Amino acid sequence: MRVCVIGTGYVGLVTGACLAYIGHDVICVDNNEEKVKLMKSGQSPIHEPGLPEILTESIRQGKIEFTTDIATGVKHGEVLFIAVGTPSLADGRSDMRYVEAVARSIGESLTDGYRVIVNKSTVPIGSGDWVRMIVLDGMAGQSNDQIEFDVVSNPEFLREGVAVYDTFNPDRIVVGSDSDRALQLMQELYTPIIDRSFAENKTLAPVPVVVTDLNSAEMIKYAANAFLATKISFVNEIANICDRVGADVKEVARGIGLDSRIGSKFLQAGIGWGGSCFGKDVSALIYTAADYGYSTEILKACVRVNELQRILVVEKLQQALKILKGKTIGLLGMTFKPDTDDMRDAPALTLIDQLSRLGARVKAYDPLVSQSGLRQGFSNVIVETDLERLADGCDAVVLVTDWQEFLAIDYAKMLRLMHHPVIIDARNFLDGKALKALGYQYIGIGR
Ligand SMILES: NC(=O)C1=CN([C@@H]2O[C@H](COP(=O)(O)OP(=O)(O)OC[C@H]3O[C@@H](n4cnc5c(N)ncnc54)[C@H](O)[C@@H]3O)[C@@H](O)[C@H]2O)C=CC1
Ligand SMILES: O=C(O)[C@H]1O[C@H](OP(=O)(O)OP(=O)(O)OC[C@H]2O[C@@H](n3ccc(=O)[nH]c3=O)[C@H](O)[C@@H]2O)[C@H](O)[C@@H](O)[C@@H]1O
Repeated sequence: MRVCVIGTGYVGLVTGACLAYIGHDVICVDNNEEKVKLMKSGQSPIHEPGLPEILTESIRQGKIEFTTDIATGVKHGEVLFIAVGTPSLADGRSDMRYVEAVARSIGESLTDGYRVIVNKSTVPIGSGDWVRMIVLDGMAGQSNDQIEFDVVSNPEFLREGVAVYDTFNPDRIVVGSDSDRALQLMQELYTPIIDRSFAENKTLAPVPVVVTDLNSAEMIKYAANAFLATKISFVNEIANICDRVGADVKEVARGIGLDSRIGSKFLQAGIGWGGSCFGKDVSALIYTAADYGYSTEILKACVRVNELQRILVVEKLQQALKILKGKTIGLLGMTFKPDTDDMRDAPALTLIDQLSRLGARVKAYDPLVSQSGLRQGFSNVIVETDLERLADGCDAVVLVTDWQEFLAIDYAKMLRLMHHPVIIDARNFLDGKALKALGYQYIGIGR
């Protein structure tokens, strides 16, 4: 099928590349010329494992093209994906200006024939109908009754760092629409994924497709992210009680996670959730509910617990070192999670702010950020290029991101370079016993 994806960020580019890889003819549109130039040369502007390979292969097969011209993409696609950002405004609402601009341009560019306009961006409930209105607005002046379209909600559930895997192996596909014609095309589009032709395990049952109305599809996306964020805040609250009563939250998570009603995923206590979506989506849902006069007590607590969890790490440093003014703190990891270059709402940024406000000198090392052009872009932190430079003279080291390679650090050597032997494991990721045996004062979260 002919597909156009508008917005080539973490979602748009992965979606476009994966759809091309499974055989569709894809044009990706972005208004960032630099990005388009890079992608045309076969390079990915984001770090996502597996993406360069499928991108290269899809380009080689002539299945994917890139342009800044939305009209070219709209003319080409039977299915038009909107995958631009919907960041938070200062009050917590979603900033819909990018979706609006794209919907209007789609309206202006539509040519004869039938199109399915798919909202893949995470958008407030009711946006499907609003997008339809903006597209019609964009079409104003065109008196062409050969143009037909439907708007569909097809929220995305991929995780950064495993986005390609998630796209080929989704837990479910959600499609919201009241048009059988649109649903039929969506089913056709996703058939190779639904029937697991590209899955890691091809013997699994077909991917469940949840066909529903527009509003429910949009709500499913918010409810999923809100639930996952709440699950993490819940386990962090349990960790804080564990800290006080002398229990180990890792043991507790293991014990409750084996209950199939609870499940073991998203029970890793630590510095709290970050990233571009949990914070903005929970805020947007709180805001939507408030619009309807409903106060979301659980969701507000979920956000508050997460804010406190980041500060807890600073408090643990204060307990260990007392005065932080003049002390040197080294951060292991900067990105909001491993295997991504994404720094949006990364807990490390809160630590850098808080620690520098308290007069500490902050250094950081991150496997991706330290080696890329990104390292120049930060204030109040020295981004070191290797671990030895990071450890040198540190009064404490904080593990902020659970990068696999941090398990293989020579911690004995690191200790010799440090000024004080304090290590805060803000992800409960390291072997505390082994570190204590080396002479570290090891401090985890809730253990
Ligand atoms: N990042 C993630 O893991 C996930 C994100 N989402 C949702 O997907 C949406 C996109 O998120 P990301 O991919 O992270 O955003 P992003 O910020 O990485 O990418 C957005 C892209 O859209 C482009 N863009 C903006 N305005 C444009 C326009 N008028 N025409 C063409 N291109 C334009 C930007 O240049 C950028 O490349 C958001 O609504 C987000 O909530 C959903 C699931 C996962
Ligand atoms: O809407 C989105 O953008 C996406 O948001 C999350 O994906 P993502 O933010 O990429 O990453 P996660 O793996 O969910 O991690 C989010 C944050 O929670 C933290 N986390 C995760 C799991 C856990 O047990 N504990 C914990 O603190 C991570 O370190 C990270 O900071 C969801 O998992 C995706 O399904 C969703 O599509």
